[in-house]
Amino acid sequence: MNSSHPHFQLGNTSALAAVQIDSLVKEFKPTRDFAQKNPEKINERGTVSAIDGLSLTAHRGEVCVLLGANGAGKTTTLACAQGLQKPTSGTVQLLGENPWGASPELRARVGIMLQDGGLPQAMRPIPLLKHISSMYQNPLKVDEIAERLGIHSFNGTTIRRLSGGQKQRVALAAALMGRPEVLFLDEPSAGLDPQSRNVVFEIIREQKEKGVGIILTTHLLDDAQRLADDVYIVDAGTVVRHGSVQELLAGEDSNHKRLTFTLADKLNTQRLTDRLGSDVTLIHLSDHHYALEGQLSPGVIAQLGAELEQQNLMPVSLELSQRTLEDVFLEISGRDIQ
Ligand SMILES: Nc1ncnc2c1ncn2[C@@H]1O[C@H](COP(=O)(O)OP(=O)(O)OP(=O)(O)O)[C@@H](O)[C@H]1O
Repeated sequence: MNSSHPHFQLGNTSALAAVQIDSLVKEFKPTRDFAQKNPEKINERGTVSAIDGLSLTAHRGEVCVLLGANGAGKTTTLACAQGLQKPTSGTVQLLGENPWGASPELRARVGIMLQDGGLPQAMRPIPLLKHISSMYQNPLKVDEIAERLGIHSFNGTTIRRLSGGQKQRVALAAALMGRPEVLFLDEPSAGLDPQSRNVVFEIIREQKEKGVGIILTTHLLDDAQRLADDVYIVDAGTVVRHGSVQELLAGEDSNHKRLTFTLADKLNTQRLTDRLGSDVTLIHLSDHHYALEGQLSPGVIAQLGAELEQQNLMPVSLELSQRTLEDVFLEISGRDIQ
């Protein structure tokens, strides 16, 4: 047994996990205003059900991604795991302890980057980071992390006036300052330009290499595809699918592929469908843009070629691809994640 592997099993596995959540339920008592505006969200007990029996384990040295549409329950799950909200029922363990009413020692081992930044509005970024660093025994060097995240370039501006992406970068630096063992990132790439996004992703990967357990929420499938060791797809407050990106993409049918092609002219779709049979579905995407989905064998590709030859159509483009997480999400929830 390799005891340096984060998954190694001793008696108490939850003490080894960064976060362990079992059958979490979280209901909110709505304000009168909320109830009037969202009558469809109020259940028979007069509450709003945000989390409905959700379980997950986030390991140290791994990136655990909670993927779901707006309102799926990702932020509420994080808030319960961080000890910011008290579960209605179920259990939550953060580094083996109950986070609700956690000791300052436990809090010091955890880094939190909230969705809205949660930063004091009137301060400038670097003085704020210096203030945060003074709370820790062995903090990161403020100048180094500020340099890395390009914070010096907007240090003359108060938090209130920063752009969304700039606030995100300060919030990430703040979350990293105390060299946490667990890092919570709520929508970390929201509002970032592509260059900053790459830097943030690089930092997340480095933290993971150092053995930090990272839990991040996103509704961006590309984030999940690039970062995740483990993905929990969350819908209506519960986990609807769990696995590595590869496992989710393979699904029950690892041969399931998609062939998209664009033609210079209109295709007689009926003739192609008759030729291909029922194992393959032809989808008319737009204008002269089509897709074949299903069990795509070399025989199917040969039949497509033969039919295009018959109809005297030359493809402008032709691309074979695996399913994406977007396809998986669509299959599970019946709707688009965005
Ligand atoms: N304080 C509250 N009072 C009433 N309902 C709430 C409260 N907080 C959250 N909810 C409801 O709980 C559900 C889950 O919300 P949550 O913010 O956890 O979703 P999310 O997946 O993080 O969404 P987003 O991607 O938009 O941040 C939503 O239906 C939301 O309206």
